[in-house]
Amino acid sequence: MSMDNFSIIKIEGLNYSINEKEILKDINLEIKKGLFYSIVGPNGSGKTTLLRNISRTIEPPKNTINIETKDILDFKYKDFAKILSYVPQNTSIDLDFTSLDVVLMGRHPYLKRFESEKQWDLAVAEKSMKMTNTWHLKDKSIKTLSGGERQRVVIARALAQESRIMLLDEPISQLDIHNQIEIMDTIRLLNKKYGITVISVLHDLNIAAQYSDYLIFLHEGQIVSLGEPDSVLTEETIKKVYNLDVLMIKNPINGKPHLIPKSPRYSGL
Ligand SMILES: Nc1ncnc2c1ncn2[C@@H]1O[C@H](COP(=O)(O)OP(=O)(O)OP(=O)(O)O)[C@@H](O)[C@H]1O
Repeated sequence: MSMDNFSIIKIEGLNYSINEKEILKDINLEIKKGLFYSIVGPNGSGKTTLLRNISRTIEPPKNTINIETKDILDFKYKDFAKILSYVPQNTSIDLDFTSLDVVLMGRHPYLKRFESEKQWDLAVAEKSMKMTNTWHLKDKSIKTLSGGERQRVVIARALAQESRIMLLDEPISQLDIHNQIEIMDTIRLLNKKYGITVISVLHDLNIAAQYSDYLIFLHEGQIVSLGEPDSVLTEETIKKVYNLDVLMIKNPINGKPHLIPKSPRYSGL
């Protein structure tokens, strides 16, 4: 195994129930360092619950999720935030913070109690905002931003954490197609240029196929398929998991798999 892609996260036998309902069933997963993973699957299949377990937003059972061979429950809160950042779904920030204030929150793991940000923290925030094309928004109230702008600011906050793993939950679900591509391009750049390991929940299978090294296909709380997009996105799997007939073609630009639904109405039949 090369040093470049050793496994950075290891999940073994993760089960997770809420009110005695099994949401995740025996999840086993190795995430390799520096790669881009997308978690896909139907509504209610457990994608968010898996991401919330990995991000420690909810507490996984002991000894089921390791990062760099250490149980994630054994990290101190601030140390964990230096390793892993999490961009939750539809972040709404109602307080009257400027965008820069919001991004500076990403520096909290590096500050001592009652300490305020130093020049270095401001420099990191500025760099993060420039990378996500939000620096021009720094003095604007987060409340007044459009969905796409706010999403980029929230990603900048995660970047300011300078973590080597970034989790994102449906980062493009509310964006127009231009912003979808811009955000996905940004995440991909962070992944490829800076080596940040990315795990993102995505609903759009075609987008997931274009950007991801690996897809993790969840269905009813279990991983039904995991691998490169070509091997995971098959007409059979889509039929089984989504109960939808699709035609798989190759994207003419890059040869990645691209699916077209075959419902009679969609096909104009
Ligand atoms: N706090 C909770 N209380 C009760 N049930 C929950 C809770 N959180 C999740 N669930 C249930 O767990 C299942 C999986 O939810 P989860 O949000 O992980 O799915 P998902 O794949 O992210 O769905 P979506 O694509 O709709 O966002 C669903 O049936 C959901 O109703």
